[in-house]
Amino acid sequence: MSDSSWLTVNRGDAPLLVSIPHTGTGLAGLDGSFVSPWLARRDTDWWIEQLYDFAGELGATVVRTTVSRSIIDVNRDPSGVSLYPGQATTELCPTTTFDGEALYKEGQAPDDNEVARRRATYFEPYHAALEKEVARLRALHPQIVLYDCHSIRSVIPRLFEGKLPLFNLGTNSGTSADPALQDQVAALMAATGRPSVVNGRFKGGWITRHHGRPEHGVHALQMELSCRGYMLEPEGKVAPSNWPSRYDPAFAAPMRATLTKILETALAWAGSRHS
Ligand SMILES: N=CN[C@@H](CCC(=O)O)C(=O)O
Repeated sequence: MSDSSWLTVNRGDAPLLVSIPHTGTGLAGLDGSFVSPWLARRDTDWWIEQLYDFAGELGATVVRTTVSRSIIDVNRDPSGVSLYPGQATTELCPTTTFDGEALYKEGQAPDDNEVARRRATYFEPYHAALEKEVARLRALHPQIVLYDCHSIRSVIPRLFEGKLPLFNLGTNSGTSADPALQDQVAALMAATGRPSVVNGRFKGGWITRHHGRPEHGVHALQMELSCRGYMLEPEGKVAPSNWPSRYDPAFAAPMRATLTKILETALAWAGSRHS
């Protein structure tokens, strides 16, 4: 394991690289600039590292940052171009929450120099770590899967209508992974009998789009889970008194079982490919 305190890389030798970009709650000493530390952490992908803590046992390599997405979002285009031009989303260094509230106190939002500093300090090392692990695993295997893990509250009217399906697979509209792999994962989601979609509202962010290169043996999948599938998500508005709700392993078990099958299937798919 290599550790630069905020960036962890747990190495395995199987053809599977797991990225966990949004579970960090670290505010890099900037707590006082935000409207509140709770608001700055509210859109964290809560408990995702616990939900996938079996990945290492499968031989996967796991890359994770402990820095909050509110400091810098490693799943955004570093040039600042929106993932979804014309639609609501959050930026590289977000100035709003998913719901559109201001994240920073007046006059405290990062300027261009500060965005460039955060990019050099956190964004670039995260992607350099992914690139290094992609190259290491590709030297061992002709085809590998990069699986980018996410979750989000089930209802966010600014981003999508109604309740989000439980499983949202993104392959950048079919371009970041082999269609056969996409179909196998989609079949496992559908077999749960719970709502699922492929390339719906969440088609894959920068990690999927930038590192997914099926023609070079790198197949990227983004899995966006609705929080209600694995944690006790409040029905109404979330508040400091009810969010984040605690991680209950028994409640999360059915979703975790499906995710285990999905990662095992991705591994079997990659392992069966010889060129
Ligand atoms: N929980 C996080 N969701 C991702 C989704 C990226 C996308 O497909 O739009 C994010 O905001 O980075």
